[in-house]
Amino acid sequence: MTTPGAPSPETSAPCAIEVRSLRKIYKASNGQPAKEALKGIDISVPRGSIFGLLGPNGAGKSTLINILAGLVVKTSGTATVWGFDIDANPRQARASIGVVPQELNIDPFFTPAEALELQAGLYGVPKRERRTMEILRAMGLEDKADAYARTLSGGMRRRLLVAKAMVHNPPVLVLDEPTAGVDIELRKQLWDYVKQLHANGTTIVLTTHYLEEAQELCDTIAIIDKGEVVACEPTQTLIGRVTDKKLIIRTVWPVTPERAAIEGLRTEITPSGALAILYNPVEAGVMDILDRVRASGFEIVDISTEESDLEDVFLQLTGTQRAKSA
Ligand SMILES: Nc1ncnc2c1ncn2[C@@H]1O[C@H](COP(=O)(O)OP(=O)(O)OP(=O)(O)O)[C@@H](O)[C@H]1O
Repeated sequence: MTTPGAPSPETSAPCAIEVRSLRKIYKASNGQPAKEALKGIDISVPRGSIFGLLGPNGAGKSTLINILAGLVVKTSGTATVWGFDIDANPRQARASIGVVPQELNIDPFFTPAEALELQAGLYGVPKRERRTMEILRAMGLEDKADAYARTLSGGMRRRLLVAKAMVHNPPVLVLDEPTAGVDIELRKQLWDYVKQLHANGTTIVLTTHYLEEAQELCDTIAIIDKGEVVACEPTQTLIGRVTDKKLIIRTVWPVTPERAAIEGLRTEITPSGALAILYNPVEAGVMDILDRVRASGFEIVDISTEESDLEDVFLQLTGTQRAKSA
């Protein structure tokens, strides 16, 4: 595929997406109260990255994506896509982003080639600049170019959605839960295509329920919870937190929240009432931790350790359990 970047960047901003103090309040309607879906968030997506946007259901991910794509009107704050402000340069901003939606909403009566031509028309791509067959080939759909969409398998439909999002050659591609309900083989295939697009210069923003997937693919991860960014770090840094181990200490007396607060230690109380201590084995030794626990007046009965993973970080930051990939 050709290198993306249809519109020239208006500024020399190094970010593919830059969001500052972005707020969205959905007005009350149909008896539902008003909802503040985004509470003034800041996010910078570096150009050329594969950026993971994670968060529990209802965190505000789709709201953010829809604001960037020009489908939802923000309440306040600023957002730029590829250097184009969504208020000052809405057309260029929209032309700079392609969104692969969550739902498999494909018109069953169009062939993939027709669907791409139609989409290109919607984006005002001149006929001589259209790359319908090139995109279908890249998505492994060349031999289905003239088949009715209703005859396509689920995986093929998913790839057709990616193809549709690419017709205007946007430098930024957003994939909203692209592998939800997709089997492992198709998921792998889809990621191969995404990696290929990335290698050709497209910045990828991905929301996924599968933390392992985000961990493997993304170089930076933002975690959104209840309309706020609770973490935005290079994946390796986030995984640095993940390498934390957990020391579970059973004590003679019940652990109360007041007693669990031990200076210099990250502590929590487990559901069974034990004292859990998160520690990085590179930075802290178990013996030192145990000394501190004893010095705080605990009488230790039993000790065990647990490995943490991204799941734990997510749980720690959002209080929500996530689906693990198969
Ligand atoms: N059109 C709307 N009107 C009112 N409230 C809305 C609307 N769209 C979303 N919301 C609410 O805003 C909050 C954020 O929703 P959003 O769809 O952005 O979350 P999400 O992180 O994409 O969730 P999911 O992972 O389930 O797709 C939710 O509480 C949701 O109910």
